[in-house]
Amino acid sequence: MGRRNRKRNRDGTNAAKNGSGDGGNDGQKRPEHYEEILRENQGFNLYYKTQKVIPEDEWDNFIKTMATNLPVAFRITGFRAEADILRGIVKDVYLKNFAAARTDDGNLVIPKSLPWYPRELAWQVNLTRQMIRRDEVFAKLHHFLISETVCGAISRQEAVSMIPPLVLDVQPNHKVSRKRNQLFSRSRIQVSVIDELVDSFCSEVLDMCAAPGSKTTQLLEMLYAGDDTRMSEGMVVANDADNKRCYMLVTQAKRLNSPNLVITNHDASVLPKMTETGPNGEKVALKFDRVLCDVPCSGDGTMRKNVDVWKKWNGANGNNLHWLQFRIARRGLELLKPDGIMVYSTCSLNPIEDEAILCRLLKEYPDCLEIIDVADKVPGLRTVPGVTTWKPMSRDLKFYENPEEIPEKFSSQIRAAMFPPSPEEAAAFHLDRCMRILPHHQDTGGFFLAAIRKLKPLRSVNSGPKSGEDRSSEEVQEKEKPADVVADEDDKMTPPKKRRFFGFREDPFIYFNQEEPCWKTIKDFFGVEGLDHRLLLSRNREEKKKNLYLTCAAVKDFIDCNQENVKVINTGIKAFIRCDGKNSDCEFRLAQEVGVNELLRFLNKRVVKLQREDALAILRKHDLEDPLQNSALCDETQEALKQLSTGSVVFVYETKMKDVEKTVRLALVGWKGAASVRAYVAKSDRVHLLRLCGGDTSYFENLDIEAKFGNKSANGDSAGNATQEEQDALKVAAEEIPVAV
Ligand SMILES: C[S@@+](CC[C@H](N)C(=O)[O-])C[C@H]1O[C@@H](n2cnc3c(N)ncnc32)[C@H](O)[C@@H]1O
Repeated sequence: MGRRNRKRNRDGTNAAKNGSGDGGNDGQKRPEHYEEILRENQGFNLYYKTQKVIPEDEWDNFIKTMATNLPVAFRITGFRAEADILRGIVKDVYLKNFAAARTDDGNLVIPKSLPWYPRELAWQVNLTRQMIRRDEVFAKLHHFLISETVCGAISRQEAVSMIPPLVLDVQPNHKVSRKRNQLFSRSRIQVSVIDELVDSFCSEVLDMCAAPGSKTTQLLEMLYAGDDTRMSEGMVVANDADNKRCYMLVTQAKRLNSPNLVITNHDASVLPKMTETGPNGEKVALKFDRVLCDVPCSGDGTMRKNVDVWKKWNGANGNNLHWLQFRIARRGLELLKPDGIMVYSTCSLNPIEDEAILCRLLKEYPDCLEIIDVADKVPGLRTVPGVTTWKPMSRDLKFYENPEEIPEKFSSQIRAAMFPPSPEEAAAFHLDRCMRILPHHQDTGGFFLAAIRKLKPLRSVNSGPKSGEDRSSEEVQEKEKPADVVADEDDKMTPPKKRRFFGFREDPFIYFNQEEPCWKTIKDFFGVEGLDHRLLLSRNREEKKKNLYLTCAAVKDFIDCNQENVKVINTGIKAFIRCDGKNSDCEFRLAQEVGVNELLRFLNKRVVKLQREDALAILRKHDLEDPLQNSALCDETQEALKQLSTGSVVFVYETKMKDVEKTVRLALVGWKGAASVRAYVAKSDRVHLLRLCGGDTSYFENLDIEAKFGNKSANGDSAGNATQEEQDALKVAAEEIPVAV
């Protein structure tokens, strides 16, 4: 999909140079001397001792912890009913057998669930990444984590990285107060299912600097709020300036199976003006209910994992990023709805990248913004409050008390706006509501975050009302003029509307306007009811559609309104795959990798209920060349299959699992042949489903472990015929591409 022209990868940004804060080495090999890098930097010590962001009596503990490797942390992805089962497996199978195991330092290995993360879904084990990769004792856990990460059931994510989405408090229904018919005309879709859905689920969230996307997945999960029995109508727009890193987002998105995600590729500080369909079918400015502003930063909170930051750290890094961070945050606030919340976060402990940005925003937009206290969203998390004083430092390790002291040669690097607020300002700004997480408090990385509520449309003290009227230009735009012709204060940095996009050239996103001929066949074959065909899109203009993708109505409206001026990289879950040449009445089959769970609720035909033994038998039969004969299945299943013509089917196994209150429904896409059946599931999904059914996964695990520790698997392929997508995901999972912070 999409014509990839790597040579033309010019997206007009210098994102990579800006420091992604997550190590930013984009999957390149770590330096050979990675382990030998000296974990010491005198400039760092001087800087942070002076800033006093670490309580003086804790310094020794802090610096000692910073020099140690980071423990392993992971999160069970939360909106699937399966999460509860997987949590049980994590606890009872994979984290139980460490009773006598010890770390390199001789400490006992103790897994613990993160107390501030809901439902015991996030875990930290005091094994380092190095130990878990090296030692066969831990290989089982390692391979479990990798295979579940590949299929999207687990997210390898630093503990501190899980915090911003929690405090952003994304709800499925921020827009519930809007009138039902307004939402109708907005999505321009008026069928019964959408009618019901948009009424109760509609929130729009922007993730400004999203790659590789672990926080994006959390935001998407929160749109469902634990209810996976219906399609969420919310939308997350996940953006990143780095074109290559946007494709890491695509990989993440595929694993999450969400029709609610759009991936865009822009410099977030000049994100274009976006529109949506208003109550009367007109275009209005799109403003978001929630914005996550997880900016590129110097990343000195990640030194326990990205050891090379020790070497690269210098006093100028933070100063150089301040202006970009400020502009990204300001654009985020411009795109936020009044009363909406934006979380600003960095994995840097540096006040110049942290409190100084918030001060600058609060100074520029007095009365429009408020830092809010969000400690109650993460009960049990230990944080220290934001600081109110700090001293900018130049590269040559000199500190400055006020802007007048800055020598000419550093005047472009250290700006007046980087200095701390006056005591009066500090009190009014509530910087104490900012949260800093210190590594030695909970054996984590370092992190900073603050939640800002937008009280009213932004009006800068620097521009002021132009003609004396007491209204912001943002209000003028929203009330009086069509959004697409006005450049107002909020949008003053918006580049011209007509855009020439660089980077990979994506195929277009073409929604079905009318009932396409292929849709009629699909509808009849699968007995589809209640799914509006206008939510389906294809990526080719030809009459003969290839794969069909499904999005929610909010995403459709976003694409319809913005495809011309926003560079969209990806959206939609693969729902139906063309399978010409197969002996079937329908030229499309269902797609397991993303669509089946979303689609199942609409299907009235081709769904075959399985007994556990049948489910296990089908899943174990991993060799597609040698399908399972129908005769191996129970009589009831054989009878159900007899009623069906050859072609795509969904096998469903419903069960009540131990410790899980509700019935869990596991679905796998398959093919019904003349006398046999097969499952069309990727290896990672197969292992995941086997695990959930309580089946034996050792065959697949042994393949991985043997490959890892020397004995190549039978086919010499440790990924066990992994698809390209699986291999990409595997890289993220195995942290060849660094895990997000
Ligand atoms: C700290 S990382 C984000 C991690 C991400 N939120 C997650 O949880 O996986 C910062 C990201 O900002 C991106 N970036 C750098 N400059 C940017 C800009 N001007 N606009 C948007 N994104 C930018 C980098 O490519 C990088 O992916």
